[in-house]
Amino acid sequence: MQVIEDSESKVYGADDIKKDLSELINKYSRGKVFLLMDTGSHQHCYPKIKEIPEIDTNNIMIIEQGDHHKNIETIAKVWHFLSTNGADRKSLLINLAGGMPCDLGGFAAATFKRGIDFINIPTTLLSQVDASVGGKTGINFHSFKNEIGVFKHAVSVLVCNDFIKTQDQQNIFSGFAEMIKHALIFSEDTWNQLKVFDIRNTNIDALKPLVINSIHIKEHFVKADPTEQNVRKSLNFGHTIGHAFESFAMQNNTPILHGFAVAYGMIVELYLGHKNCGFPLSKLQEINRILSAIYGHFTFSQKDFESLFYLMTHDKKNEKNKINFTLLEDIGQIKINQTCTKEEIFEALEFYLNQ
Ligand SMILES: O=C(O)C(=O)C[C@@H](O)[C@H](O)[C@H](O)COP(=O)(O)O
Repeated sequence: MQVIEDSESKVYGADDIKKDLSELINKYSRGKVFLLMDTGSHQHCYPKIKEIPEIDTNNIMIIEQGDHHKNIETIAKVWHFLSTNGADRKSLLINLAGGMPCDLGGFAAATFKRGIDFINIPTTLLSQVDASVGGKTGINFHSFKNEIGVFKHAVSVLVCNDFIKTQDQQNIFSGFAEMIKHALIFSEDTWNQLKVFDIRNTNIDALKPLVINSIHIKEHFVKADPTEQNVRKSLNFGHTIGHAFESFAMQNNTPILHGFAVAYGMIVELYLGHKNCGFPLSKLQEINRILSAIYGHFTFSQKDFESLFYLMTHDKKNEKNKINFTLLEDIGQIKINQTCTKEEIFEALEFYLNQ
């Protein structure tokens, strides 16, 4: 395996997933080893690591798939499992999973007996480029995204390209949205490279160097500001609106994938960037065209503006009752801590509706 990043979590690219995982377990385990999966990763990814002698099958827990299970009930089940299966402070939890179980499993590990070590093996594109690295762990609460959580880094992250091949196209698109976000906040060059990549007709192996680059971009911001006091807020571009869309869809029992919500959120926030920070209109139109071709259009109407605004009032970046955005002046030129009025937000939502 090769080292991709050496920061708070050591991020490796797998050559031989079984061998590399055994090696990592031997390196990091100081006691019992537990494995957490969701029903999807259990079905599609577990067969690739099955029968590793370091993992006792009695210590395997499977949770339901989907962000609507990223809640207090599921985490209580994980704590209960660890507690009744003899986990102690030296135990190691392995999250073989996409974004939701990485966040939830990381939070379970961070809180169980005040913290045990965990390894993330991200099995989706989204979790490889985003959720598995950076130490944000948590669960949703009362429809608010990641309302409860802590920062705690995985001791290690093992990225394996083969897992992405088990994903359907919608999930690939979802992860690709976070890669687009990374490109837009990082540099014109990265965006120019990504915008010509045909994700609808792609060969997953061709994605590999872009995935590695995306992890480097994420870590660049995380290293500079691990607990999101300032520049890490850049990684939240698209999320103030995106999380509101995602929660709104979940409340209406029409859930959408996280990356889709972020893609829609980026369009609205680019408009806010255009109005408030001078983001060029021609670039906004180009990005809108590219994103809409991949992600389609989010369905809501003017009568939903108030509900969406209410959801934004719980964004974690907010201060003093002001909705806080990360906006762009241009590609790669970030403006953090941009507050926008309700009227400006409604105008941006109106702009989106008219697309
Ligand atoms: O790592 C970060 O920092 C991010 O903001 C990355 C986001 O893409 C990610 O979805 C994150 O979980 C959102 O965090 P939140 O703090 O807005 O809940």
